Amino acid sequence: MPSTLDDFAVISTIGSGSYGTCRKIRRKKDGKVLAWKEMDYGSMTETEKQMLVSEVNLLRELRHSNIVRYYDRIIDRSNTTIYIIMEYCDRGDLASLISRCRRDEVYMEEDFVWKILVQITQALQECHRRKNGKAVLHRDLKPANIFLDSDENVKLGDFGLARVLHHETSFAKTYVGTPYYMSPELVNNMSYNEKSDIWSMGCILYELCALRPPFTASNQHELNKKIRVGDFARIPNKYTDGLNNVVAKIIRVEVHKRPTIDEVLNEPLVMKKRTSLG
Ligand SMILES: CNC(=O)c1c(C)[nH]c(/C=C2\C(=O)Nc3ccc(Cl)cc32)c1C
Repeated sequence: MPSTLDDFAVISTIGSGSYGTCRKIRRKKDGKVLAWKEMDYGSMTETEKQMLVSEVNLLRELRHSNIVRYYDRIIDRSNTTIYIIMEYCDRGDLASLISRCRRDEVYMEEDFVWKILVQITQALQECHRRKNGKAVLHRDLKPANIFLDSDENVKLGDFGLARVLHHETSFAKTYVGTPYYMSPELVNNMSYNEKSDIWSMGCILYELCALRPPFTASNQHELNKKIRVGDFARIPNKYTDGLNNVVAKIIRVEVHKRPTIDEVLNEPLVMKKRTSLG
């Protein structure tokens, strides 16, 4: 039996962006707390609507402890809105956590960074595993798309929807935000691939340590130049050479020198942390 809007009660709004609005909701039949993302598809072309439907269908296939669980979707044609019902992550997103740490001038504990590294990598490994020959690339990995549950487990969100969001439409043109995590190949207008997600992951891990991205600039042109060169400072001295070396290995401009997801997971220190941190 497909869900309807009447099956849920909205508790509060928990996020909003160019994509739409995210709300905390309660499923009436059992009181389970979930979240839904509301997206207005009214300004999308038929092609983009089809892209959205196929992306949502891909979300349905992704089942992993480190990927935000998809539950259902509701399409309300009366207001051209799709409601994508997903797992609630009560510790919010990494972007908010980084902002709080920067405000309070408090660095994150190294073991917490390792835990995030291991779990993001595991989530990407699941997505890059080819399902029916089709890898699910995130395409918009950033701290605002990575969430934490009550046990501080990582939950990757918003998979695949970026392809629709970045598609040339008035809807997508409202896409805001500085692309700090954009890979060199994307800056050079080359094709996006699994290793582009890995570059973005490296930039996110760097920011968890330094509380700022590895590449920053006052405008897109200057940012692109820095990304192409690929030079960045070591993560703060509080962190070990082991963590610094893994992060630096990931943020490599040359795609063929950047590790695959499996190579990251097979790094001796990552394997050790994967065992000890659980
Ligand atoms: C201030 N907002 C928050 O702390 C917050 C909380 C407690 N949860 C979220 C976000 C989500 C959440 O809880 N579940 C989600 C599923 C998919 C997507 Cl794209 C986002 C979410 C947010 C942004």
